[in-house]
Amino acid sequence: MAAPPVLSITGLTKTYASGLQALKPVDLQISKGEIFALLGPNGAGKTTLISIVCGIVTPSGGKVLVDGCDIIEDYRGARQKIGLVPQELTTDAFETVLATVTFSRGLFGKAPNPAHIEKVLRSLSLWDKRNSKIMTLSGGMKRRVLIAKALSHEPEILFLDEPTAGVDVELRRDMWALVRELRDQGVTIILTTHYIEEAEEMADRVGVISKGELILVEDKTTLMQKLGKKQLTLNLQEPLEALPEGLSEWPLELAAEGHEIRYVFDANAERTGVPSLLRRLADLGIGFKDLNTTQSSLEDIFVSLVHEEGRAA
Ligand SMILES: Nc1ncnc2c1ncn2[C@@H]1O[C@H](COP(=O)(O)OP(=O)(O)OP(=O)(O)O)[C@@H](O)[C@H]1O
Repeated sequence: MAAPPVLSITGLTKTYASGLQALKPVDLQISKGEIFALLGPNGAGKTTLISIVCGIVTPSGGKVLVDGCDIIEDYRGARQKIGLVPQELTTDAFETVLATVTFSRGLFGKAPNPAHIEKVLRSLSLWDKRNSKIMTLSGGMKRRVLIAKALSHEPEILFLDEPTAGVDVELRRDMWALVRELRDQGVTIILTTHYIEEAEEMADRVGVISKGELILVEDKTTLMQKLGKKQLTLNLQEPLEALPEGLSEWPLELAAEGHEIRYVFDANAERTGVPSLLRRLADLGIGFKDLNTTQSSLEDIFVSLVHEEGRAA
């Protein structure tokens, strides 16, 4: 990545007073203009990580720089560069949309800028609702208000904590379109999600966190290539002790004590090697009772990573 990191996390740890280690040393660099999805099961440490970066939770160790500002030594500088969209709107029910969003900007010590507030409200289709009280808005509109508040002070990085949890399909699509627009305007986006689909759809890079540990960080396209892999499993009539020489041109694996031949191939390739393999098996007199193919999805990768992690712990 050419761009310098807008967020740099090194050796970040958190142990709560209860003794629970919520973050093992975490290292993560996020480039300007990226959409980064942080995936993880409940209790993995996503909120802890975001809360530390946003200055809500104190880290136990490590260093976090937000666009060059240290979150501890230059708390205000760092916080000003961050917009946080929480999961739920808790206050301001009696305020108007415009007043709430204008007030949010003031909290960050920024001079009033009605033109910016108007731009944000228009981009979120909230301008027509600017004089409505928040309590009169629909759930989807309320979510937009949360985003408007987070954008009111022109942050460099926008954190979205489960932006589409519990929203309907239409609003989810709208949110995705909106996130892309923001990215096009140069905002770096970090979102947490339980939905694999959301990470697949949105992210440039995906990180998987499990039990406080960042167990995978990868470009989405690289992950998608892994998704393009299929596995063919052949259940043999007679078990083999070893793979015969005649099958050496395929990268096969003998499994289930010789009862299975497994072949991983690129499902998107012009020539998968499957038909020729089956012909060769017939030539060699190797019979099979059954065969099946499976495709790994990001979900499988995610589940197996988290599972392995669980076993290792
Ligand atoms: N204030 C706290 N004191 C003690 N333990 C805490 C505190 N906050 C969180 N934890 C624990 O730290 C671990 C990580 O929690 P965290 O909220 O960061 O997970 P998460 O990945 O955001 O989960 P979810 O998807 O459910 O929001 C959990 O085991 C949680 O119980």
